[in-house]
Amino acid sequence: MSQLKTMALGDGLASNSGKFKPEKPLHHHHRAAHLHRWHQQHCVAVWGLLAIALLIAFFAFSPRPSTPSRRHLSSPHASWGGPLWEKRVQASARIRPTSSSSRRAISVLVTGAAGFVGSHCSIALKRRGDGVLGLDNFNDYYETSLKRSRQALLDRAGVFVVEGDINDANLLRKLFDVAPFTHVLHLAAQAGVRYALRDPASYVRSNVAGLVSVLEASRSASPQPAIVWASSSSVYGLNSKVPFSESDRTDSPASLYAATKKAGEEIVHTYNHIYGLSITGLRFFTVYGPWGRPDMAYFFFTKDILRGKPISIYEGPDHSTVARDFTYIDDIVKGCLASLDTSQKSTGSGGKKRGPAQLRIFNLGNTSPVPVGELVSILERLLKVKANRKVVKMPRNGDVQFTHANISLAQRELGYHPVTDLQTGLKRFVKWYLDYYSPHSLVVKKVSSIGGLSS
Ligand SMILES: O=C(O)[C@H]1O[C@H](OP(=O)(O)OP(=O)(O)OC[C@H]2O[C@@H](n3ccc(=O)[nH]c3=O)[C@H](O)[C@@H]2O)[C@H](O)[C@@H](O)[C@@H]1O
Repeated sequence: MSQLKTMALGDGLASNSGKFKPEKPLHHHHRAAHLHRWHQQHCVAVWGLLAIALLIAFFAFSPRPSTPSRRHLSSPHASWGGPLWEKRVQASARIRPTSSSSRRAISVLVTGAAGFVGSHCSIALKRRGDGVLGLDNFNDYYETSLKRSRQALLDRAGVFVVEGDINDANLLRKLFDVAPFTHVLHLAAQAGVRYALRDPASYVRSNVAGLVSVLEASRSASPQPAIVWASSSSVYGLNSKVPFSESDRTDSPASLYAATKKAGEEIVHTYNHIYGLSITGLRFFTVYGPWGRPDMAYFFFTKDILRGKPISIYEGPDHSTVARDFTYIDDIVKGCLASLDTSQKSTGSGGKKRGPAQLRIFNLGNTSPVPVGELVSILERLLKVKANRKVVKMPRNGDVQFTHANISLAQRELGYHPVTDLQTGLKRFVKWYLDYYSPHSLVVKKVSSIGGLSS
């Protein structure tokens, strides 16, 4: 290839030189005058070019003031900064004084606040008097209208969601400057195990680089916040010993998603070790419920069953069942809030560790795995529609055959006791789904009912 290229270039040069016609000789005077003019014109041109190059270099390489970064943002609305914006941030992050509670209220920066778990947790925190500021980049991994509806609910509850990316270090620094958060609930992530086959880079960007960006901002913040963040049951990967316990090995991930969450668990260890950040990781087990994620099976099964479209139900080798420890959103919210409440303070200051800091990891599951076929049967009963089932062999797309959480550690340390079985949780989801997607359901109606959100 390169030989061909060289030959072609060589050919071109040879033929050019052959066609080159020298200009006619000029009279000496004319020639001198011409050269002078040429020199003047070219000097202007050279200086002009130099000035343009300097300007480009200045704009390309000079450090920017705190302006919003739009890279990787799907939304054209992202903007932040200014005195009014700062006031909104402070008002949202401010703790509401309550005389009744013995609990010390906290001020939490919630990343991924317009997401499923993020919106539920933000509302729950705000309701009990905590300060909450949301951050979300409103990317279009799934329908942004759903994220906007959640944002409208948050707005009504008094939670301001800043539109920005966790990879925007300037924005994070600004947020910590404006509001002294006591805690960060870091839920922003690229979720979904199967989508990693289509856009692997998005997992590295959000779950690795984004996490580091949040940790960097947190370790430099004064005071340093305590961090609670979302890991995943998928870190147990191809493990066959059930139920999964926090002390089990997690070195055989089945998807890039799982690998980035596992990487996150190692990354937070270093920030705890070096900077004294107090960090709690939560391994969520297939969280479902009202205002959920449309990319998850229970959600798109509901949509497809109602439209009469076929659904693929995965099965394992020798027709064995595929099962999940489906966990209802309200139980997860309780686990998240208990993790925040039991977090100890970070020990670092001025970017330096001043003593050992808390480092925890918990399973937040339901402890009762249900086969996917059974999930579909429950949906059929609730929707009163027969599903068009296609049972297919589980593709090698990142899925694992089963999950099952051992939650004794979370029970002991967090007082975590999930109370919602799949039938009850799906009933609430279906009710919400039918209302939200009903053609008669006005947006106003959708956002006026806060009931479905962590009630
Ligand atoms: O618990 C977790 O850690 C993970 O839970 C879910 O991942 P997953 O459990 O795979 O949830 P779904 O994608 O909703 O799948 C649920 C079940 O349905 C099965 N499935 C999925 C899709 C399909 O077409 N057919 C089918 O039978 C899957 O194999 C799985 O057993 C989330 O999507 C992840 O973001 C999260 O981290």
